[in-house]
Amino acid sequence: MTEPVTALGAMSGTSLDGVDAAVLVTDGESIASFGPTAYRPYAPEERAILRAALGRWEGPEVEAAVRVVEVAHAEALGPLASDLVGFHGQTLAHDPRGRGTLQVGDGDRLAQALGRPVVWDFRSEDVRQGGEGAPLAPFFHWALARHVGATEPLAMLNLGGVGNLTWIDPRHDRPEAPGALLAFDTGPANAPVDDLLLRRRGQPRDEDGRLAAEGTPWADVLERFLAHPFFGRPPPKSLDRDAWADLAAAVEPLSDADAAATLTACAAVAVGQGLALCPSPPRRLLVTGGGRRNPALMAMIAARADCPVEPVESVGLDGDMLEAQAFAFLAVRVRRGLPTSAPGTTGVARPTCGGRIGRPRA
Ligand SMILES: Nc1ncnc2c1ncn2[C@@H]1O[C@H](COP(=O)(O)OP(=O)(O)OP(=O)(O)O)[C@@H](O)[C@H]1O
Ligand SMILES: CC(=O)N[C@H]1[C@@H]2OC[C@@H](O2)[C@@H](O)[C@@H]1O[C@H](C)C(=O)O
Repeated sequence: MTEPVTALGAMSGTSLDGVDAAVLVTDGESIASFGPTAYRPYAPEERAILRAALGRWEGPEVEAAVRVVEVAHAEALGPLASDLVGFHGQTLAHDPRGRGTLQVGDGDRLAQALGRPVVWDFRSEDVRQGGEGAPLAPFFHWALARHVGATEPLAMLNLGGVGNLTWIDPRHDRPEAPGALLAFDTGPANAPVDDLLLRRRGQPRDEDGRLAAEGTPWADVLERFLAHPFFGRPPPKSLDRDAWADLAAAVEPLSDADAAATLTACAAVAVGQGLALCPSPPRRLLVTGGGRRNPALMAMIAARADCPVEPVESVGLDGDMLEAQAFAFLAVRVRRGLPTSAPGTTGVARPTCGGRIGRPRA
């Protein structure tokens, strides 16, 4: 192992719930140890500002979102000591084959506020090189698989606002090695259900999947959902949070419970489609992200998988902080000039090192 450094990663995900922050001691290849974590939720009015900026590339809504993101990150990260910071920012819009990908705030300003180097803008270079710019956690998934001693192919599934799946062959000693990783977004995960609960009941989510468990998924909506061209595309592939805006209209006539059950089933069938794309059947499916706390969703996924489906806690990992740890890991890789994506993870032409480094002025 090269000399490890103490890196602090921060993720503000598509669920718009808050900022996750986590310390990781790593050389960017293997994991020496996991450090302290913090969570800074967005207040309802901050969440509304972020929501209003979704899908926008510029303008006053975006400027307001930038301020919210920078303030929340300075508060979340300030108390956690580190040698450097990996700052993902908040994705507002993602259209890699069109306008690009937009994560706000500004890492140079955050470096100034924190007095530490900040690695940021992780996705743009990958997009410039022809990649999807997402998902980026897969290189970290590879390191985790090796850290927990996996010896056979396995898969990791993140259930955030959007879902993403990584198939990992841990026998490869570099994540960019051809055949080590295949990764892609599966489809919408929690975002459509969160949006439904907010619209109909003023609640941020379907707590423990209780509403979905009371309802029945509507087969015709699922059928139309699966007819979306996204499912015909070969991996790697990625999604914008609101790529499935018409799902909301499709469940509008349904009862609250049936609508929640149907949207939850959409997330699960999308994962099922994803599992079928893996180069070989994974021995186990380790689930991270908030959706692993939703028993209705987990049961629907387990029904579509040919292997055990377990939260990452079953191998001693922290499913709330895994993405924040990923950006700590990637920050160290950027500082060392190591690749952060590869043809198998984003479809980029060749292994690519993304990210810029903001440094505090003396
Ligand atoms: N107890 C629970 N019951 C049901 N759903 C839950 C529960 N806890 C978390 N969730 C879901 O998980 C979501 C948050 O997940 P997470 O923090 O992994 O998303 P994110 O990181 O913002 O998204 P992404 O990975 O797409 O960027 C919530 O919005 C909610 O839908
Ligand atoms: C463009 C963007 O922000 N994508 C997110 C989103 O949330 C989940 C999924 O879609 C994944 O592609 C990605 O996040 C994780 C952290 C990633 O890059 O691996």
